[in-house]
Amino acid sequence: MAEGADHRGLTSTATRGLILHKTIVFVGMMGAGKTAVGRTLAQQLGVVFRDSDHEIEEAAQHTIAEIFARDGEPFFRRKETQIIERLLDGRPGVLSTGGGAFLSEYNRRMMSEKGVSVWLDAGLDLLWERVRHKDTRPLLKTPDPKGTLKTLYEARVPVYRLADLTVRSEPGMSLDAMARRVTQALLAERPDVLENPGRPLP
Ligand SMILES: Nc1ncnc2c1ncn2[C@@H]1O[C@H](COP(=O)(O)OP(=O)(O)O)[C@@H](O)[C@H]1O
Ligand SMILES: O=C(O)C1=C[C@@H](OP(=O)(O)O)[C@@H](O)[C@H](O)C1
Ligand SMILES: [Mg+2]
Repeated sequence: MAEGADHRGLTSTATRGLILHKTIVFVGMMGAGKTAVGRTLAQQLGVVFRDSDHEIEEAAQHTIAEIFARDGEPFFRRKETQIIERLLDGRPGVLSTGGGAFLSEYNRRMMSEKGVSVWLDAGLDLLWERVRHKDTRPLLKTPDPKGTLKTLYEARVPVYRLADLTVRSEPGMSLDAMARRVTQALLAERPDVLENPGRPLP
């Protein structure tokens, strides 16, 4: 039997016996924990983890900040769409996207058709605490980064609400606990995406 295949020939069998049928795609604001929670969830489920920002940096051999400065945001967005499209064609796993990826209607459709979009919903104060000491996010290189984050937050939240699933991130919740919360939400609401073979589909 092929690695990762179960007795029904499905791929990406989880280490704890859960079966992932579609890629879990994290969306949401910068600092929400998409990269960190995504990596943790992939480890828990025993599936491949990918981060679109990381893949863009690898392909370009430049950091996100350098790509923004050198080639501009529209170039970055085109690369982002290409990378997400490619990654969604691979075997089911966990894909963390950058905070702006879900704003594109084309990306949103692709994510929901080929995967399941999960909004990591964190409040503005928590987001600011997490991003304020890092200078890796070019969109926050403004004279008033906290105000910029708030403006982005208010403009983007209505779009993030379009995600297939919302999981709330509370201050003080560990990465493990967050990842388990995502698993529970998927099992409860999207058994077509994450199946517990111990419990047959309704
Ligand atoms: N639940 C959490 N508990 C502790 N630290 C977290 C949690 N979620 C995110 N972080 C930390 O916050 C920072 C931003 O998280 P990151 O995963 O990079 O967010 P995003 O990819 O959504 O921008 C990182 O330093 C990360 O380790
Ligand atoms: O919100 C955004 O538009 C962006 C978020 C970043 O990713 P994270 O959300 O992982 O920080 C990165 O893609 C880029 O700096 C643009
Ligand atoms: Mg990230």
